[in-house]
Amino acid sequence: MRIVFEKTSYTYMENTPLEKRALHEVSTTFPSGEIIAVIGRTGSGKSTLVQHINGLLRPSQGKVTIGERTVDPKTKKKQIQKLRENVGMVFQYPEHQLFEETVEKDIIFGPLNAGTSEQQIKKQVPMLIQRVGLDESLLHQSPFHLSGGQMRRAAIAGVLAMNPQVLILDEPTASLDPKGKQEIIELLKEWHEEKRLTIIIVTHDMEEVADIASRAVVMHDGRIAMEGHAQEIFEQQGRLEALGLDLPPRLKVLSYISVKTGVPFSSWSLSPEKAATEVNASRKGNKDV
Ligand SMILES: Nc1ncnc2c1ncn2[C@@H]1O[C@H](COP(=O)(O)OP(=O)(O)OP(=O)(O)O)[C@@H](O)[C@H]1O
Repeated sequence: MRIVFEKTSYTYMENTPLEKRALHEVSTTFPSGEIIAVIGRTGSGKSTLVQHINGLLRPSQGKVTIGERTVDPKTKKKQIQKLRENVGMVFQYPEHQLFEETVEKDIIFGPLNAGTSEQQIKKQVPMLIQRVGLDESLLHQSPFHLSGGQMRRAAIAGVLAMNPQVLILDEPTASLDPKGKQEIIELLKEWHEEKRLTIIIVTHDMEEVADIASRAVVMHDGRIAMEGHAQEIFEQQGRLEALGLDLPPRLKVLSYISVKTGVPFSSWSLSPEKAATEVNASRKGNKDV
């Protein structure tokens, strides 16, 4: 599903002394079927931007089109409910979206609500919890007795149960250990490969961007400061740094070697394996590295 923002502005607490404009006439397109990373410093408007895609926020001005559906300042609740059947969101704090008595009930809540039979959706639960890496023994526990990482996995399972065409994840790997991070990234990559859905990830983790995203959008002060293929964004190290961001460590190493040797990298490689090959190639070109 393609997502188009057209002059989308959003103001929190409009017409109050605490009014805060968080988006300024944002216009951009997220192509269908891509994995898009939304990056930027804290407070730059990332969460505000993505919350428009599932109608959690409606623009104060302008509009957002998600596939065939449009969200504008006048969009009704009923239309937003319909939109959410296709657009799943995993929140920054997963405890905000878990509310049932048991993990299983939480996972099946969305599809049940959308009209799927309990029998049908329950058949999917073992596959879902296996995919997100949760133990089956947790299914009948309260979601509030889970660890932070387990809660996030349960929240992801509940959203995947809806089989959404657009999946939004706000900081999906924050507070996970390195192995947990890698597992979530691999799950998302595999799900994307199978379903070809559009995935939007808000993240501070530049390694994660390099690992998974095909496109990146850099937010700054409620506006889009940079956008394009992730590789093109990483090629502009100076601009990223001016926006308070940095290259992922492995690309910083490549950048350093490139400057030291004067050997340009014909194209920047985002996978560690390719990066290692490029470092080796540059070492052959210059024995001083
Ligand atoms: N509920 C709210 N009420 C008032 N202002 C808000 C609210 N939520 C966010 N803001 C403000 O809107 C701006 C954008 O916030 P937003 O949460 O979208 O940023 P972000 O880039 O996602 O930040 P972070 O990386 O810290 O999560 C910030 O200045 C923030 O203080």
